[in-house]
Amino acid sequence: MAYQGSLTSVQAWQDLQQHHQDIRDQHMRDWFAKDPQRFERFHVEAAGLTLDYSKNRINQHTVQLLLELAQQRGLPGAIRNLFQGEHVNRSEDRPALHTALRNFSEREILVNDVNIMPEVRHTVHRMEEFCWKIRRNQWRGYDNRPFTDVVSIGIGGSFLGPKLASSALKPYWDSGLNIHYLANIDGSHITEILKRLDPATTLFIVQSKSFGTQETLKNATACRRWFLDNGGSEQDLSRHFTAVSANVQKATEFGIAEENIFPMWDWVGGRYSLWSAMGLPLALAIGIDNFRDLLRGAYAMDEHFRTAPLAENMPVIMALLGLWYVNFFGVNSHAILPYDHYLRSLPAHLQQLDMESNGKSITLDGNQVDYHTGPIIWGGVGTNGQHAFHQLLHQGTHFSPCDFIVPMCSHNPIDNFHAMLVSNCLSQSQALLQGKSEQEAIEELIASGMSKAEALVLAPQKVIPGNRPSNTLYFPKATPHTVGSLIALYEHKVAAQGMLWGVNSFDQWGVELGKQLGNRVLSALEGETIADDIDGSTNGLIRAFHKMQQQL
Ligand SMILES: O=P(O)(O)OC[C@H]1O[C@](O)(CO)[C@@H](O)[C@@H]1O
Repeated sequence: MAYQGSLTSVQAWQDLQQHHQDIRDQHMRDWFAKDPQRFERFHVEAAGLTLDYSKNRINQHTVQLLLELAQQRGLPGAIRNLFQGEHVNRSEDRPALHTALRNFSEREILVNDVNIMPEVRHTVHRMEEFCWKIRRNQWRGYDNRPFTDVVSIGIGGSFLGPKLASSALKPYWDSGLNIHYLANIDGSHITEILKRLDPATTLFIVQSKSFGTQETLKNATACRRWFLDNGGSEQDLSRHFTAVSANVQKATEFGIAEENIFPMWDWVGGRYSLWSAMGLPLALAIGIDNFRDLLRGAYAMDEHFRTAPLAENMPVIMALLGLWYVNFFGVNSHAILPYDHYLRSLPAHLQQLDMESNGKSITLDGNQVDYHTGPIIWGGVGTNGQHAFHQLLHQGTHFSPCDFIVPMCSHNPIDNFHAMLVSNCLSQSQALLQGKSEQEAIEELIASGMSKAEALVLAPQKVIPGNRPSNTLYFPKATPHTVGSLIALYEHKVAAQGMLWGVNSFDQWGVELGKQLGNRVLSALEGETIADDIDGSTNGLIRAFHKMQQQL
């Protein structure tokens, strides 16, 4: 049974504390020197991906203890509960069944005793029809020209996943449609998008599970105004505006024709939206067959996570390694480093996935945790990051475990670009592992012509501690299938960590508070008077807004 008792009272936790004392001063460089089989020992394959986790501060005993921790925390049962549709999102009394959206098996999935699979499949079928009509120019704009542009209006999970997959799969865009993502409530963003578009050839998809999100509704309203002010008529709206939402009533009240609304369900969390009809902008760009391949990749990872023994289970291994650093090394961040231009949006998506899921400090039993939970997720595309923040990774006082993510083949194999890109990726993780000793620095300086005395002074600046952990995730190419399995891998890693930490990875009450306070501050910004119920700092900033607005 999962989630029973405190994590820190589990026997394996105590054993890991002792084990951490035993190995924390050992250097991975020595382990590699002694054990040429380390890569063989510490790598795992699943769903078209390979994870090399040999460059971690672990030995076989560490792995054994981490696996014991997983067993003692009831991880296998918690994974079963997730897939079986238990109400794992307890604070909202819901299951988290994004896996149903990519369930290619014959298994029924029940919500309130009803099999949801027919509705899921029917929705994909509707998406297929819709994509066919738009991509084959059967459904056109109001002056009968084919659509050239699609504007997806949505934020958070209704934006980040579809945006990531769209840029990750750019080589598969074959419809000639331009896809734009409008998320932020910022007059500059909407202006920059709309100024390039022709209303007669633009299709809008309003993506909001709740149809109540301030940014999305404001942007959607502004897009509708722009459409009407620039040649479109009220009668044309239904040709140009579609929606994906669980709130059909609000979407129809907004003016979207009911037949143009694709469903979303409360058993799909916002950050898992990509797999639902929220993936429509992506499907329009790459076609439904490629979209189905993306789902199949995710399904392959689901099946792996659901059935593989813990010791060979890629998401579980990644979850345990993350926990090892957060809870025993006191690490509070984790870097995501894709070495692929097309995967440049991955860090932003994983920030939401991980930090909105496991940025929690109360357990499912309602107790304050006495250990740390989700780390700060950050990162950026290689090699750009090497010329920016990697310095801190190598020599800073903090250490941040890194995930290097790299396709071994490029969609654009020009010259030796890809070998250079991959060599940078591999040598960065190598440098993090081995570092540079003072002796090596001295010898290097002397070899460059420096005197011994000078070398002794300069060498300490050049010492790189090394022993900094990283994973390398690789695959042949960023195809719909591998991108699907990659995203699902992280979803399951995060879920497994939440299960181990005993938190609810599927709610986000902190975000809700920001939304509530945002409304109060907005009325103060738009009003004349100072609000007594707002703190002094915020009031000072509100006064500054009023003053500067008047000066313009
Ligand atoms: O799809 P909606 O309801 O507009 O919500 C957008 C996003 O807001 C959140 O609730 C909070 O950021 C996310 O979980 C969700 O993806």
